[in-house]
Amino acid sequence: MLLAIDCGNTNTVFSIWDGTRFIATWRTATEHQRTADQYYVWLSTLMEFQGIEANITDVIISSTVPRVVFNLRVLSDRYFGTRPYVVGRPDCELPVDVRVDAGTQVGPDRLVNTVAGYDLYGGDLIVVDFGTATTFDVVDTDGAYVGGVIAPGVNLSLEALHQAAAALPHVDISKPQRVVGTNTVACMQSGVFWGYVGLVREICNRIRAERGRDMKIVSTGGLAPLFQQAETLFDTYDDDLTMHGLTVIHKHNTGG
Ligand SMILES: Nc1ncnc2c1ncn2[C@@H]1O[C@H](COP(=O)(O)OP(=O)(O)OP(=O)(O)O)[C@@H](O)[C@H]1O
Ligand SMILES: CC(C)(CO)[C@@H](O)C(=O)NCCC(=O)O
Ligand SMILES: [K+]
Repeated sequence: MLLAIDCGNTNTVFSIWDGTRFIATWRTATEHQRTADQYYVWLSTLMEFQGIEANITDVIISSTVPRVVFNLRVLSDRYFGTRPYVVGRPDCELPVDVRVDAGTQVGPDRLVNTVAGYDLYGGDLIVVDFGTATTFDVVDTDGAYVGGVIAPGVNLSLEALHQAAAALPHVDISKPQRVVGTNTVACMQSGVFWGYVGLVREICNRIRAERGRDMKIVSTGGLAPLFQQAETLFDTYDDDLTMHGLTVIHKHNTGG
């Protein structure tokens, strides 16, 4: 079985793939101090608690935080006796081309989303991922990653307001009833929520115009449904997009 690990700047997701489906998924905060032994205690406890009997033979990692990779490699080596595939490293091949400026290190999560999006929905696609940052990945007709857009994440935008302005509280995102807020929290939520609806629509329209063709839009990340509920911004929402991409890349590298 395959252990797929998706490390974002905020959260890390571990999923076990039995070749047909994910039999378990667990989420933890991304912390580079965590050692291989700590990961294993956490993982094995959850597996036991849920009665998951998994014989992990393979590990694949996508990490937007370079320093956590070391301990995850040790986890893989020490506890599962296998060398992990690490997306973005030369020995982990991608099934699609990457056409960007020389020297650019594209975030592995964006490459994985590209692979997953192309596998499930075909080319001429925009993948919008609502993570720590909100990213737009542009997938060409042949599945290549050809660039995109990086915008500040939804929670990051709200947090930045709170951090920078003494009178602005910490606020969670939600869909405001109205655009005109009549209290501080409602004003902040309106700015970020409706601002984001506009941001997503404008960027997708401009990508389509720049490329001179229609493009499907798939969204992923925990906050995507909140925005879709206000207005139709995406053709599809896929909660598991990144994990699916990791299984596709693993299969590509193992010739399965
Ligand atoms: N309706 C909601 N309201 C507020 N927060 C939500 C809602 N749904 C999901 N979230 C939160 O949104 C965040 C987005 O999750 P997601 O996995 O997409 O990105 P992340 O893990 O925070 O980012 P990264 O992958 O960059 O670490 C999560 O922290 C999740 O708990
Ligand atoms: C943009 C983030 C932070 C989104 O997770 C990640 O993909 C990243 O660190 N990217 C590196 C730069 C790039 O993708 O061009
Ligand atoms: K993510």
